[in-house]
Amino acid sequence: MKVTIVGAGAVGASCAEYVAIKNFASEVVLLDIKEGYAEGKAMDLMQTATLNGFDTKITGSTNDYSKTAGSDIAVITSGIPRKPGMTREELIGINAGIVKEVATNLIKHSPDVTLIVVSNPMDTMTYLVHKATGLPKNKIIGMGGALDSARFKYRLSEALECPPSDVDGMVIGGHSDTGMVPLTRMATRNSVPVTAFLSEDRLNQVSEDTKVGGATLTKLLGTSAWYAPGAAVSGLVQAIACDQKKMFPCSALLEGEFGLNDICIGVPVILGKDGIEKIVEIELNDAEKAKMQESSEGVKKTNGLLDV
Ligand SMILES: NC(=O)C1=CN([C@@H]2O[C@H](COP(=O)(O)OP(=O)(O)OC[C@H]3O[C@@H](n4cnc5c(N)ncnc54)[C@H](O)[C@@H]3O)[C@@H](O)[C@H]2O)C=CC1
Ligand SMILES: O=C([O-])CC(=O)C(=O)O
Repeated sequence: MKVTIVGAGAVGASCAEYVAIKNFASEVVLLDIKEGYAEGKAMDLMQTATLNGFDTKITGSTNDYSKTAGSDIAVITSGIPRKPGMTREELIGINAGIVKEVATNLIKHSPDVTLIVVSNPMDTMTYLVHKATGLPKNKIIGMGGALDSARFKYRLSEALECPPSDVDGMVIGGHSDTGMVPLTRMATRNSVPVTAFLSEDRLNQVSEDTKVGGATLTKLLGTSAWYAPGAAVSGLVQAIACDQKKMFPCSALLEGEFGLNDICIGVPVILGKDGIEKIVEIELNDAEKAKMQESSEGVKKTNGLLDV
C-alpha cells in the first residue's frame, strides 16, 4: 500500500506520522515544492521508526512526481493555512491553483489513485478536483467532517465532564466557521442521547464552540491546527487502505442526496477500498435540513469564485 502526501508542512507531516505509527502502509512518500523540505521531514520521521515501532518506509521528494508513481491513496495538504482573523474561504485565491496543479500531477503518475483533499477552503477544493480531473466521484474525498466530529466529541465530553471515548456524535455540512451542522439531537453518551444530560443552551454552546474549532486554534497558535487534522486524515487513509467500511462524514459530490446537487459538502459516507462506497442518507429533521440548506448555499457561493 503506497500513500503519497503532497505538502510536507504541519498537517502533511502529522498525517505521515500517524499513518506510519498505525503501521498499515508499506510506503509513504512526502512531496513538497520547498527544496529539501520533504526529504528532511521524511528522514526525521524515519528516525522515529525504532522508537515508535513501525516498518512503514517514508521517503521525501522535492516536486518529483515520478516518485509518487503507483500510489494507491494520495492526500493533498499543499497550500497556505489561514492566520488569525482570516476565514478559510480567503485562501481560495492561492490554494485553488496549487490544488488543481497537484491533483493533475498526481493522476498523471497514478491514474487509479484515490484522492483525499485537505487544503482549504476544503469543500470547494474538493469540488475543484472533481471539475479538473476525470476521476470517478467515489475516488475524490474531502476531509473536514472527521475532524469537526472529533472536536464536537471533545466539546461534548467537556460539557458532560466525561472522557471523550464515552461520546459519539457527528458533524455534517460545510467545513467552515458558519457552515458546520453538529448533529446534537443524535449525539450520545454510551447510547444515551446527550439531550438527557445537557440543557438546550449548553448544547447550543457546544455547537457554537465546535463550529469555530479551527478559528479558536488558529488564534491560539498563530496558524491553523495540525495534530487533530493529521490524525483525522490518517483515519480516512486507514479506512480505505484496510477496506474497513467505516462511516465518516466526508465531503462528497452530491447528485440529489440530501436534496442537493452539483456540490461537495460533508455527509456521512462509508469508506472502503473503493473510496466512497456509499453515501448514507440519514433522516434529518426540518431544523437540520434548513441548516444543511443554508450551509450548502455558503459552499456554492465560494464555488462560484472558482474559474471552472
Ligand atoms: N480540511 C481540514 O480539516 C484542514 C485543512 N487544513 C488546510 O491544509 C492546508 C495545509 O496546512 P498546513 O500544513 O498547516 O500548512 P503548511 O504551510 O505548514 O504546509 C503547506 C505545505 O504546502 C507546500 N506547498 C505549497 N505549494 C505547493 C505545491 N504547489 N506543491 C507541493 N507543495 C506545496 C508548502 O511548501 C508547505 O510545506 C491549508 O490550506 C490549511 O488550511 C488544515 C487543517 C485542517
Ligand atoms: O481552521 C483552519 O483554517 C484549518 C482547518 O480547516 C481546521 O483546523 O479545521
